[in-house]
Amino acid sequence: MSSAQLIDGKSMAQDVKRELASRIKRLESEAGVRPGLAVILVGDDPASEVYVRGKIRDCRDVGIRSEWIRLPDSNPEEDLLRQIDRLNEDPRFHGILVQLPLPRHISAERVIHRIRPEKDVDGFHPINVGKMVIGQEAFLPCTPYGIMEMLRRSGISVAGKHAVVVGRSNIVGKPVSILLQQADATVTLCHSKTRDLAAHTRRADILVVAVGKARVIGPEHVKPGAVVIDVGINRTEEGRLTGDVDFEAVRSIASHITPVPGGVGPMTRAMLLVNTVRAAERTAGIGQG
Ligand SMILES: Nc1nc(=O)c2c([nH]1)NC[C@@H]1CN(c3ccc(C(=O)N[C@@H](CCC(=O)O)C(=O)O)cc3)C=[N+]21
Repeated sequence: MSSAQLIDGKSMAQDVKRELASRIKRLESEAGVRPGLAVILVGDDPASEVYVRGKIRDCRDVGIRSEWIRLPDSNPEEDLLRQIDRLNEDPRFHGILVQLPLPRHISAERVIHRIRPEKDVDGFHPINVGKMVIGQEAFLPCTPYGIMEMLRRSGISVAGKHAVVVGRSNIVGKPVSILLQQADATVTLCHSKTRDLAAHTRRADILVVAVGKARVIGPEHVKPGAVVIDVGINRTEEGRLTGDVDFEAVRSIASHITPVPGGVGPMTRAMLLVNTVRAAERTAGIGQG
């Protein structure tokens, strides 16, 4: 039985990190600038802790200064906003990331609004979202940016293809549908109210799945030879990580497929580093844009 080519996000992320090392050296030698990222974590959700620890380690690996600001779960929103104001003014930090989700008493919308768009390396600020939509240079949200980079690095052409995105979240489904469309794909965006999901997904040359539920996509949803990008991160009862796609069943149908773990997740992290270095280059007047 034939088997899809694995899109190895882990090794691609290592390539991205190697490429960043030379840009970081240039920043240092030409402008005396060391890129810096501040990460704020409110509360002590263990999953968020793991993610933030990973981001801090990534920064250290490539030579980005980082600071992990831990605030208690009970931290008032006003105080968090003041911390953001302080970081907005601190020239050592070119990027600010507030880990989501936030405790219920804090408005993610107000928090995201407060970050200066020039330091919004998550690409969540409405200014960056708006610029992205109209095709202007902007910080792209890390997961959609990572997906486009994975397609590019795999030599998968997007122009003229039919791309189907499942999931319409603000951080993945919606923005990746826009980026695919800007790369000249014909895009269908499916969501929880879509009727006959399989009828849509079976037409996909490129299928991006970002629902957050294991096995929403099985072999009956996939056209032979399709490229399948699995954004889901779910935990099985045995505690294993698994995506939204029935990997074993779909891999014999698809031409390319991303694994979970080791697919989109590592590239999401890598693109955060790219955005942070880009933010630093901008302040130093280096590079394009
Ligand atoms: N402000 C903000 N920005 C984010 O970008 C953000 C966030 N909040 N909140 C949570 C989500 C989730 N997210 C992940 C990134 C990488 C992996 C990743 O590297 N996953 C590994 C597995 C890691 C593991 O073993 O748990 C993989 O897929 O191979 C996972 C999840 C970023 N997020």
